[in-house]
Amino acid sequence: MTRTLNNCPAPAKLNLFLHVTGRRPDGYHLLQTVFQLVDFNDLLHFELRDDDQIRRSTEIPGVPEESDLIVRAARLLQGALRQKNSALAGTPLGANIAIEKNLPMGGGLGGGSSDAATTLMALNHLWQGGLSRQELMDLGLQLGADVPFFLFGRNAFAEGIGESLQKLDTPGLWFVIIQPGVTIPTEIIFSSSELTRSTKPVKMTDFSIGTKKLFGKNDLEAVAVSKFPEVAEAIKWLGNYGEARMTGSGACVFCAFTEEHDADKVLKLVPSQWKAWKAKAMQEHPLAGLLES
Ligand SMILES: C[C@](O)(CO)[C@H](O)COP(=O)(O)OP(=O)(O)OC[C@H]1O[C@@H](n2ccc(N)nc2=O)[C@H](O)[C@@H]1O
Ligand SMILES: Nc1ncnc2c1ncn2[C@@H]1O[C@H](COP(=O)(O)OP(=O)(O)OP(=O)(O)O)[C@@H](O)[C@H]1O
Repeated sequence: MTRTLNNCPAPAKLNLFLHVTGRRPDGYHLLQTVFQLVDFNDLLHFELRDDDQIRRSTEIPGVPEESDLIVRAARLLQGALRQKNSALAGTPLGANIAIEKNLPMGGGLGGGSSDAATTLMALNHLWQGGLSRQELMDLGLQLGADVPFFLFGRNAFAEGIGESLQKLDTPGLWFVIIQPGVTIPTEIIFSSSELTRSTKPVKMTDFSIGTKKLFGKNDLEAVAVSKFPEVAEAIKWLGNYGEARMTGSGACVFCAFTEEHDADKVLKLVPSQWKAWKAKAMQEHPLAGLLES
């Protein structure tokens, strides 16, 4: 029996566009977005324990163990398996989990959500839980609106609050991503009275590979720009080299390039007060093979 699963990537996502089309009675917003996986990631390491404890062996500054999405994902899966899979009665379902955190927090790159999805995939495998992709996606949605996408494992057109997903092929682009030096809590943007909540819904057939529409507007950007001048400044700077926009609820902004050397050139020019990275579009989650289709 496998006891460890090391070097499990938790990749970032970019929202190539993001429209807010309405609001549910519970306050959550209805969205339409294209999720793009990129090869910029956190790295998680898992080791089985001979008891039922979930232990985090690395600290994430500012994130106490109880609210860490990695620990919460592991506990959620443990509870679901105890309820569903009687074959596991008497088997310890514990793990030590270590993380190398590379993705900026509150960056709109979905880092915490991706960590949670990687945890669900890795522990379902190590604990031999046997949950299907759909079952893990249903569990993941309890942790956050972005989690199901990472479990879906492919680039996608998303609707609902982000959980209704259709596979979408996207171009093999290179991205320059800038962190403008602020952290933006998602709920500040969604709760703003300035937010436009009535963008007309589009159909998935309205856009296809390579069309401009794949890179439409992000409705959350105007709110973020008005509250955080740092975001406006980064969009303005990156906009000198292509179409720059914000991902998710910010703060990171990105620009797409067809050629890697163009991304390299721009990356070298990024002012030193900002952190910046180059990332390549991925078509599939690197752990997709752990789950059946
Ligand atoms: C902005 C996106 O990153 C786009 O991909 C996501 O919609 C946010 O996903 P997330 O970080 O997983 O969000 P959650 O942890 O579920 O929600 C954080 C907060 O954002 C608001 N929220 C989030 C998603 C959504 N569709 N509508 C919302 O209004 C809610 O106030 C919620 O309390
Ligand atoms: N493992 C984790 N990694 C990062 N953040 C975590 C984690 N667990 C809990 N959090 C909390 O979640 C918040 C959002 O973190 P995350 O990195 O997912 O933001 P984000 O990139 O803006 O996400 P999104 O695009 O989904 O809005 C953090 O500020 C932190 O308080």
